[in-house]
Order: sequence, then C-alpha cells, then structure tokens
Amino acid sequence: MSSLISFEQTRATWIRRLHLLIAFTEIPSAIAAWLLRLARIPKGPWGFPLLGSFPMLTKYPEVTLDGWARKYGSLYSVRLGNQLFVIVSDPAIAKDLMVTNGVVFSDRKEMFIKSQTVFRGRGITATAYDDRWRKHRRIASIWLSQKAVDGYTTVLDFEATEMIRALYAASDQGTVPTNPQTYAGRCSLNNMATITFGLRTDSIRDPLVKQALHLSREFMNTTGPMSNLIDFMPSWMQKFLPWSIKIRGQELHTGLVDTYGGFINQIDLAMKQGEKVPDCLAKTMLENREHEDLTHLDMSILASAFMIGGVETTASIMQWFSALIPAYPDIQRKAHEELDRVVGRDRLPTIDDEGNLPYCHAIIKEVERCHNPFWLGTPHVASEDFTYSDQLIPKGTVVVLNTYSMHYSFTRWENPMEFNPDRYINDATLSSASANLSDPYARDHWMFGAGRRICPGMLVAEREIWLVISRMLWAFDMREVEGAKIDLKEYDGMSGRSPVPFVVQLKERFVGVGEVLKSEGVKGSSPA
Ligand code: HEM
Repeated sequence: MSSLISFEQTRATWIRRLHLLIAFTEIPSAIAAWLLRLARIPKGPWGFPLLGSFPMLTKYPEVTLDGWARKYGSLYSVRLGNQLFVIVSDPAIAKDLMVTNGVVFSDRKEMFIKSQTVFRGRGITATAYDDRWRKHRRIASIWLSQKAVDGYTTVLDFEATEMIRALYAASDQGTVPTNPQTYAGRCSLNNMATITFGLRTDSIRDPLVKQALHLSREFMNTTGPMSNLIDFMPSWMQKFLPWSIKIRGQELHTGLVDTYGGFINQIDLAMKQGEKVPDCLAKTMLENREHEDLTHLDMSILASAFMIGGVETTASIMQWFSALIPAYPDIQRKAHEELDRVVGRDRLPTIDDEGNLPYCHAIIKEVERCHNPFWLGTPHVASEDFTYSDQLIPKGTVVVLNTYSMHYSFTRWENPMEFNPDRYINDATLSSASANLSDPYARDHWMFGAGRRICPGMLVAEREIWLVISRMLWAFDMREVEGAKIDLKEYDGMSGRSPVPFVVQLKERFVGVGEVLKSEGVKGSSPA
C-alpha cells in the first residue's frame, strides 16, 4: 500500500514537473504528447481529470474531441491546466443545458488572452453574463435586428455584385487562376465597415483591407477556446512568465484600439464640427455615450467585435464554398439548371429569390455543415453547480459545444463525411429560424451557437452569404486549376477556420455574364 502511495506521489511530482516544463517552454505538442504518454496518464470516461489534456488539443482540437466523443459518449469532461471542461456532442444535451437552462449556462470564462488581454472584458462575445453584456448586446442589436438588416440590404446587395465583378475581371474569362479569399474578405469587410463606421474600401489594394484582415486573422490565431495553455494557468504564471502569446495579444489589443478606436475619434470630430455623418453603429454609440455610460474603450472594442465577428466568419463560408465546389461539377450543373429556370440569364439572383431556389439554399447549408468556421464555438460557462443526468457540473465549468461531432454525426446523417446538398433539399428554413425549432435533432446545423449567447449577427450573415454564393453560382463555372490541387484537409486559424490559400478557375457560365454584371453595377451604388 505504502509503495503504491509513494509510486503515485513520485508519479504525481513528475507529472507536475512535466506540466511546468510544457508551461515554461511551450514545447511542440507532439513531443509533449509523447512525454505525457510516457508518464502513463490515467484515462477514463471522464477524460483526463487530473493531468490536463492540453498537448492533445493544440492543432485541431475538434478532431481530438470528436475521437473522444466516439469513445466516451456525448457528455464527457476534460481538464486543461486548472480548468474543467464539459464537452457536449449531442443536440438534445446542448438544448437541455444551453437553451432550457440558459440562466445557468450563459456565462463566459475570463480567458487570459481573449477576454483580459485583447478585449479587456468587453466586446459582448468575451463579456461575462452581466449587465454590461446586456447593455452591449442591446446596442449591437440596434444594427443587427431584422428591421436594421432589411434597411441595409442594399449595401449587402451592392457589395456582393462588386465582389463578383472584381472576380470576373481578375479571372479574365477563366484564363487567370484566381484566389477568391481576399475578394471574399473585402466583401465582408465592406459590409461590416459600412454598418459600423459608414465607410468602405474601393479595391483589394486599399491599406484598410490588409490591416483589417490582418487583425481578424490574428484574432482567430490567438484566441482558440482550448489552444492557449496560458489561459489555464494560475494567475501568477500568466502575469510573470514571458509568454510570447501575451505580447501578440497586447499588440492585437493596441491594433484594434488604434484602428477602430481611431475611426470612432474621426466620426466624433466630424459630428462635433457639424458634418453630415452616415448612420452607423459608431454614430449610435457616440450619440448615446453619456446615457449608456460608454467609454472610448467600450466603443472601440464593441466596434472591433463587429469588425472581427462579422468579417472572418462570413468570408470563411464564402471561401469554403469556393474551395469545395470545383470538385463537384454535377452539383454545380444542378444549381445552374435551377438558376436558369427560376432567375434566367438577364439578372442576378436576389434575396427575394432564395425561397424559390431550394437547391442553391441547400448547397449553402451543406457548406456550413461540412466547414463550420467555429467548430468549438465560443464556450459557455456554468454560473452555478448543476446536476445533469446524475452528474455534477460544478460552477465555473466551461461547456464546449462540440459541433464537429454534431455535424458529422452518423446517427443524424447518412454518410456524414460526404458533401451532399440533397440532405437539405426539403429544409427551407433560414438557420436563424432553424435555431428556434423545438426538436433539436431537426435543427440544420449549430454554426451560430446556442441559447442566450447565440450569434446576434445571424440575420446579416445569412443574407451576405446568400447574395455572394448564389451570384457566384449564377456567374461562374468553377473548376480546379490543373496542377493546383485544393487542400480541404488542412486549414488556417485556431478559433476560426478558413481554407489554406488556393486558386480556382472561374469561367463565365454563358456569354452575357459580363454585360449583366456591368448593368447591375450601374444600377447599384454604395450607400456608404
Ligand atoms: C458565418 C458567420 C458567423 C458565424 C459562423 C458566427 C458564429 C458565432 C458563434 C458560434 C458565436 C458564439 C455563440 C454562443 O456563444 O453560443 C457568435 C457570437 C457572436 N457573433 Fe457571430 N458568427 C457569424 C457572423 C457574425 C456577424 C456578421 C456578426 C456581426 C456583428 C457577429 C457578431 C457576433 C457577436 C457580437 C457575438 C457574441 C454574442 C454574445 O456573446 O452574446 N457574428 N458568433
């Protein structure tokens, strides 16, 4: 017995040292995983309760969590450093916890990098479930409600056409292999910049495109929900150790405040000088700053949440669509046939056509199922002890929605790994409506999260994505470029995913595409 204790004690000491080693040196995950395996970490249905699973979760944590879900079931726990996580991989459990018991499961963890360093406890997404969150979410809703989105759909329409026209010009009748990623990024950026600041960029060469896309990419690369060991270390370690990620987080914070806080200052000055300022989020915040008690930092970070939450995300779906679709000529043919029949060749599809184009609508849902940019969403936190199915979820537990397992579920979908829009052909709902279905197994997908913290930008996101993808399908026959295979396995980003750089051949689908794009360009004008 005593030898067992001393063996366990020795082992525990070694394991503690091993963790310190990892913490101090941030050694590559593969070596760390090997070392932990040598230390014979105890495994069980509740994951790795004592030792932490960080090294197994650094690259594509969703894949590891999916493997564990298949082994341990739809509700299991994992410990990373000092933090307990519960991983939810089933729609009914997700609904029970995050929707039905939303009063308990709507808090956020104060992540050291995302919440404390980059967003400084602001920006809605990283805010605790408190009065500040309610206030900021209410202000954001003024610009994200159905009425607001209806009001600026002309902007979304204009930017989608602009994007297709720019791609048409760049690809030069399909002779120039083209990477659509920056075009998609600029389209989403212009939409959000118009809504947030009443401004837009004129071309992909505008310096703001580079700066804004860099900031949102850096955010995706530094704020993974399970990828920064520093987030799960004691506060003295966070404070005093020289973590490289800390410097990146601080630089990102400064970049956001300089860039987006700078626009707020310009708008403030213009308003004080009596100049006409377009209606936008920044103007709403400045007009209400005293009444709502908003500091410059509050406004800068709220604006940053729009410029991050609303750019990389929608752009990512447009990019995944562009990367996937060249491999499916039959699917494109079916979409083209539907577009010819319903829309014709004299005009572009619009928002009003969506209900009459079920196959194109299904393609979008299927892209979102197969390539959710946020596989692990933004985790929620239990604000009190909660017992579920006889298992205690202690206060402070981080609850992760494992959408990877839910989207690739063999129980819900036939051949889930296959890209097949037909599975959604009878689902005419928008995802924002599908999220309210009472049967959680009937929901289309979980890309926008769940419960009280569900993405408030769903309505605008869905419209943007529809306008761009339906128009790309209308205008182009998209093919892979010979010798430039598109990689769908690897991807960029820690918290949000987008494809690694690729090129496609964009051939005009029929003679006359250019004429329609030219005339639609004349019809539309930027409201910004
Ligand atoms: C494809 C596009 C988008 C995806 C996949 C997406 C996904 C998400 C997810 C998963 C969450 C966390 C939900 C949860 O906690 O359960 C979220 C929250 C949020 N999203 Fe989006 N989003 C998208 C577009 C947008 C847009 C266009 C905006 C516009 C400003 C936006 C603003 C926000 C904000 C402010 C939050 C924080 C909500 C809160 O914590 O209360 N998102 N989003």
